Amino acid sequence: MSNPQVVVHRDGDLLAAAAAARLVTRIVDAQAARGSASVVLTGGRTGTAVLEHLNRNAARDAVDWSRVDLFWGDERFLPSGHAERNETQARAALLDHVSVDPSRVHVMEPSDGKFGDDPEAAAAEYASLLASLARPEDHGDVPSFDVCMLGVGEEGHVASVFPDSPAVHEKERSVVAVRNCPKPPPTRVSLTLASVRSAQEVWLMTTGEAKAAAVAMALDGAGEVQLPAAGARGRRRTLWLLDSAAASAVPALFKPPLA
Ligand SMILES: O=C(O)[C@H](O)[C@@H](O)[C@H](O)[C@H](O)COP(=O)(O)O
Repeated sequence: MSNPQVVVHRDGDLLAAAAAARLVTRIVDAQAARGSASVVLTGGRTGTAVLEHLNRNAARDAVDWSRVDLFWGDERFLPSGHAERNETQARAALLDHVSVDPSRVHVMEPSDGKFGDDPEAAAAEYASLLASLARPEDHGDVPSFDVCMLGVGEEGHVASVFPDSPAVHEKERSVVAVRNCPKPPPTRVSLTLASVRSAQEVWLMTTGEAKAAAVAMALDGAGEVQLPAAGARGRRRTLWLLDSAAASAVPALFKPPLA
């Protein structure tokens, strides 16, 4: 697992724009190397802002959107099209504006989908999908995503993996149902941290003073059970993309040298 790197931007809007530009380049490089790219999207304000900026980025169509596999790190277990679903917000922000291949947009089932109001079944199906897409070189039952983007909660959650929750203790399954989630809505479907760690690169993206303590603790050696973001590491790269406010308590070790 890679050690965290920290990149700080002046404010949240610049962070989202810079992360969007970074994502274009990462996808273009993956497609040049192997003909396709796989990206895990995140819900939340920052994750959605990144997609909005990407849609406005002049280099947006340097990406062949028909050869991108899109996944979600988590999804709110709500009816299809519900405004609070991460899928709904990602489609409005970007996916409805680019030529994605619908068969490569891997949605977590909604609560009015083929499993009805059964988030465990929806989670199991997504785990099966991931296993079906994993290649031998991925060394497991989850694809080695090129990028897994994550937002970070004030108490250090990522995706829908919350401190000291069943999800953070999950050792077998790659995708789990989350009930009584502290962040509404209460029922969700989420990758586990082990699935996040299958990614080549993990990008933790957050803004604002309210996140500064969680960011600092995650970078300062907190354990993943109490601070799930601390366990979000990529195989090759772990990037914390922060605005100045969220970075205000980052340990000195992670601050850039004064050249
Ligand atoms: O479905 C969700 O709610 C997200 O996946 C969640 O993990 C989010 O990314 C964080 O709570 C940060 O959200 P903000 O970026 O809005 O602070």
